[in-house]
Amino acid sequence: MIYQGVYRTPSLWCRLHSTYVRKMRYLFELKEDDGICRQAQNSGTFYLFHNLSPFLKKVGSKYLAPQISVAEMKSMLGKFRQNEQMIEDSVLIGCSDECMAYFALDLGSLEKSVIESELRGLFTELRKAFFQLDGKDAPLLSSAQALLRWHDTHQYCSKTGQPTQKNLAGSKRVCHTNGIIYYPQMSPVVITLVSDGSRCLLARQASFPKGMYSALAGFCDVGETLEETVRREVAEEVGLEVESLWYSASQHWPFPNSSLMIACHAMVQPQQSKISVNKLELEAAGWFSLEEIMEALGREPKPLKQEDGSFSLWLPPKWAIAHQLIQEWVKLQASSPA
Ligand SMILES: NC(=O)C1=CN([C@@H]2O[C@H](COP(=O)(O)OP(=O)(O)OC[C@H]3O[C@@H](n4cnc5c(N)ncnc54)[C@H](O)[C@@H]3O)[C@@H](O)[C@H]2O)C=CC1
Ligand SMILES: [Mg+2]
Repeated sequence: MIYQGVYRTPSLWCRLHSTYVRKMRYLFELKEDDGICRQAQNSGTFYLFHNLSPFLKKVGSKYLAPQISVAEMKSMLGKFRQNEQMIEDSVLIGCSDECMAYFALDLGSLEKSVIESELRGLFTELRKAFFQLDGKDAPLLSSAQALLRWHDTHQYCSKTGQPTQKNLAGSKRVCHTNGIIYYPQMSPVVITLVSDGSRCLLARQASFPKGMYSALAGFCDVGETLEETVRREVAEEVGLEVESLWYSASQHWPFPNSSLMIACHAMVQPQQSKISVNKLELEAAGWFSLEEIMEALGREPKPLKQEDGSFSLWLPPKWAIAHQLIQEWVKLQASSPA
């Protein structure tokens, strides 16, 4: 449903609804109407990227993501003798409570060092900065990078081979030869913390940092329900049969591409808890007691070498949804009768 007429002026709109509702309806309008989105681009702010690395400023141990005004954008594009039209290559990624739109723009075609000195910051690999970003910036930059990457890899229609065009907000791409509309994709991934009632099962891939273990994870196959993916991945990766499972939470995970992590807890029978690790997928997997987990939660999330050369167990940082699953399991253990 497109809101015509009275809603044409976002400021009036912004007085008619509760904050969250009016923000969602305003963003919907920008995605549906290029004219309104163009107006928003002329009063919005921009998060800059350079070949998918966001522009950040380091303040102490934190990274901040500066929002560039449209005036600064236009003056900078002027210095590069770039047409202001380049602003239209941006994608909509959100808006403020006052309905000021946020856009992300990748300036990969311009000289990185010149922009960095002009704006006094650095284009930094998102994976490196991710855990030092503050609250609202991490999810914003995560979805911005995923959206910019999607546009960059969907320039052509996979049916006709013709170039596709993005709408101004960047919420879709269209092949005007045959009218196919492409929408940005996320790959659903289940991440499961398996328990046998008194222990939890953690695993590691060879690519994980030394000593780090996490919950089991796996992409959904086409046509699978989430429950089927949980059961299949646990059987595939550690050879166990899930008895019961329940949903916990979800998280957008931009690495290496755009995944939607769907976190679940799963139970297996204590008498059927002998792990058989699928070495094609995992380097190791094991059962960990509440004491071992509590001790690991008390440690810094980084490799800790022991005298014998082995590495102590450490767990994903608190921003990773695997950490949330582990904390929930600890709470459950603490609250359930011995
Ligand atoms: N946020 C977190 O706490 C964690 C996130 N992850 C993420 O979850 C994702 C899945 O974990 P894995 O154990 O590697 O998955 P997985 O157990 O499904 O193994 C990867 C397999 O999935 C296939 N695959 C790759 N991309 C795919 C896609 N888009 N759709 C369907 N299949 C695909 C690959 O060919 C590979 O064989 C990874 O991207 C990883 O970064 C993994 C663990 C913790
Ligand atoms: Mg896996």
